[in-house]
Amino acid sequence: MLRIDDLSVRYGRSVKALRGVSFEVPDGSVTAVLGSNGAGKSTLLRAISGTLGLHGGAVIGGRVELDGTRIDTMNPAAIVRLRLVQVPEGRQVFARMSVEENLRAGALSVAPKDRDAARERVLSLFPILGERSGQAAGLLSGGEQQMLAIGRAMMTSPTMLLLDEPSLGLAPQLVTRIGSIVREIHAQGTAVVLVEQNATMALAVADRAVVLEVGELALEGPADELAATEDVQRLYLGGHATSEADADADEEPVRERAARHRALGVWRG
Ligand SMILES: Nc1ncnc2c1ncn2[C@@H]1O[C@H](COP(=O)(O)OP(=O)(O)OP(=O)(O)O)[C@@H](O)[C@H]1O
Repeated sequence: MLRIDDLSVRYGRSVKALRGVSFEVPDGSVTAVLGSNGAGKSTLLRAISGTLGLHGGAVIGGRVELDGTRIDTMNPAAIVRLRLVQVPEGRQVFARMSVEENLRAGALSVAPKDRDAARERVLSLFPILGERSGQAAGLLSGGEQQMLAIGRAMMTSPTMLLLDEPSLGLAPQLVTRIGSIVREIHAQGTAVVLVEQNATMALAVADRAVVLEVGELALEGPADELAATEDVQRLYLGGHATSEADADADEEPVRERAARHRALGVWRG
């Protein structure tokens, strides 16, 4: 269980990016984090993964706990050893290294005897990475690079994975694929915190969701309940509170949304 308790974060002297944020991520759940640009979503993930300092930020109040252990005072490597791993925004693969070398780099903190099994698990999740193992990572497509970034993080067999905008800039079909991958990762027993601009995908795969607004927690609850609220519909799903009648009516955003949810196999409308 991950517990965010009254967390406040600042960059430099002036920018207060998070203010008094509290919520919990239960073991084995998928929690979506929604919010507009600049709401503090990436900051939240950095505070959890211990990487705030790399960006000139610091926790100035509250705490983050993983299974009762305070982690906001730990360095990123110690947090990875607790099997909590972040995939940062922007598919940060090692472009000149091969796919195989990228995966091996992800396993540096893994005991050598466990590396082959981790690699097999990752390749069964992403068969394309096996097919491209000798290719330079920088020559992969955007979607493949995102899979490599997630695959590299999965080499540590994390119990909790933090994903920052994995669908950013990807074609709709690939966004659907990323949604399925999150489900598969979850089904294998890894909890996921999913930051997404694509609220439709995120709410479709998540069981819980939080909404950040200008650094504060605005909403929290079961993903399907949040998806049905007027505010989330209007601000993040491009429509209004849905019903069968809406889906049948001439409401393009609602119809598109229904189609995307169906594609993910989770339409609840
Ligand atoms: N390295 C940094 N130095 C200074 N300010 C920062 C830094 N990173 C983020 N901020 C500021 O902190 C606030 C929260 O930014 P953050 O990137 O966490 O938001 P976000 O919700 O992830 O936005 P986006 O969806 O655009 O990535 C913003 O005001 C942003 O300008």
